[in-house]
Amino acid sequence: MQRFQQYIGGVFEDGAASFESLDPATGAPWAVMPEASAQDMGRAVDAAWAAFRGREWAGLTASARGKLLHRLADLVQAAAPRLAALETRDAGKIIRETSAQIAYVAEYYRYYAGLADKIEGAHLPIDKPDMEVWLRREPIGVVAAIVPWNSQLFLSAVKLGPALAAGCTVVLKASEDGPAPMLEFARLVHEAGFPAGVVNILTGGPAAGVALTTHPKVAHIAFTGGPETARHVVRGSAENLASTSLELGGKSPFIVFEDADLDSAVNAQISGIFAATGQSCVAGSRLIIQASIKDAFLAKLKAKAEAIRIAAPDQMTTEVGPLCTYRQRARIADLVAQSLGQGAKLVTGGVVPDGPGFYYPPTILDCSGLPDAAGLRQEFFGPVLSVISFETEEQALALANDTVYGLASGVFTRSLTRAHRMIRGIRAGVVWVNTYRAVSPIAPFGGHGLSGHGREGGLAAALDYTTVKTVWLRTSDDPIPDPFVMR
Ligand SMILES: NC(=O)C1=CN([C@@H]2O[C@H](COP(=O)(O)OP(=O)(O)OC[C@H]3O[C@@H](n4cnc5c(N)ncnc54)[C@H](O)[C@@H]3O)[C@@H](O)[C@H]2O)C=CC1
Ligand SMILES: CN(C=O)/C=C(\CC(=O)O)C(=O)O
Repeated sequence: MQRFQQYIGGVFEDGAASFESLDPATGAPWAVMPEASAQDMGRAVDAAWAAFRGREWAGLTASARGKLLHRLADLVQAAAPRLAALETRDAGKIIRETSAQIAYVAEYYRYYAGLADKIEGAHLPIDKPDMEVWLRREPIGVVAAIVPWNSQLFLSAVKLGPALAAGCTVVLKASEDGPAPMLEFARLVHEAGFPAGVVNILTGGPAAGVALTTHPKVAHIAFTGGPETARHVVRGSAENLASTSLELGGKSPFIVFEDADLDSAVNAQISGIFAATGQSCVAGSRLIIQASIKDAFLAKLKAKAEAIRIAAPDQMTTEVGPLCTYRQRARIADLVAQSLGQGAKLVTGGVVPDGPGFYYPPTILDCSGLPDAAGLRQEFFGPVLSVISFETEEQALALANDTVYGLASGVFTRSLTRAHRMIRGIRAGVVWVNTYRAVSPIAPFGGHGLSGHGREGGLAAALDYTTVKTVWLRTSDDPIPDPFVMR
């Protein structure tokens, strides 16, 4: 079995303990991962803290940090096929997507490389004649970055890129499910020449996460995962009073009006819910469809869903692979059964296949007339689409916003005016119009409500990793007047 190591203070080492990682395509163990103990996490934070204050990193200009990030981007691009193969093997995500997504991850590092020396302070037109006052944007300190199993390289790039550009140091906890690509990525960080301790990469479960997020030297926690875990993270941050950015789940509405290009909308819906085997935070998992086109749309969707090639994730022709874990498949099967028990109708799928691996078929549940069915309320994080119909635009908007989440949304219509009304009305961090699941380092991403707070990607994300220092400089040579009065 292949063995992986954790990366602390510029050194690769075995963890305090280890665990076996399962290949989701077969269910069999294929690699041994280092499991970080609370003590390992403590050492990693200490290394990050020392690096944060050390001359080798703190003494670099912002442009020099940008050059290191550029080097990392080049290395990620060159290693993309190797990293993609590892992510596919360890997390089960299809190679067709990991190859494309990881090559694009390099663009996130490039974007933040370019941004490093554009994070500016400000000069204030202060209301006192003998003072110069300006703001310095300084790195916030040690960042705890925590990612879930899906798209670990992507979800860590949106944290590491801005954190390093801003001058922070990072301890990244990869998910205990599918950590191989992150541990391999540590070798690229090392090769790029980041000073020891600037980036530390470990893996482990909740205990490791708690040790990291409660550590007194952590200043900011950048978390992606489920809302329940986020609550633990926020409670943990009561210990160190670290700031948080939370990218959580979703139950994103995918709204199709009768005037839409239906074939295009069908394709977008397929990509919105069945790509990545539905393990996407932005999955368009609630199809909100105008009643007049429901039957025609569902007929097209069903035909396409049933034609999807379900096979081993390392084949380029595969369209839907296994789920990442057995646990995840069991959860999805339970939620489907619960929805059917509540009266939802099975349009297609819904049967756990025999055989090895954690496969689950593309599934469509018609939940029309059942607004409280599990299918419309709970995030499945798998290839299950729940459908509900509407008559009027007002109803479509009300259904779209009838959720505790607020991450992404899609609107399909040829009417420009209606598109604008929907854009204004939908409560979500992202609205895609006549497209779905498009991302870019230039475009901020994040949610409302139980989908979290803070934004990743874009210029503003880098500011989350900075703190403002206000500097007052007195320009008068006269002695300070009356010491008992505020200046
Ligand atoms: N908004 C976004 O950008 C994305 C959100 N997600 C969300 O992630 C979830 C699926 O991923 P899971 O791995 O099941 O999420 P999860 O919340 O169970 O785990 C996420 C990470 O948190 C760690 N963790 C667990 N307990 C912890 C604790 N007490 N303190 C600190 N860290 C802890 C885990 O080890 C893992 O690394 C879904 O809800 C999904 O919507 C996934 C991808 C993107
Ligand atoms: C988070 N995201 C966009 O910024 C979209 C993703 C990543 C993810 O869910 O892990 C996706 O659709 O795969």
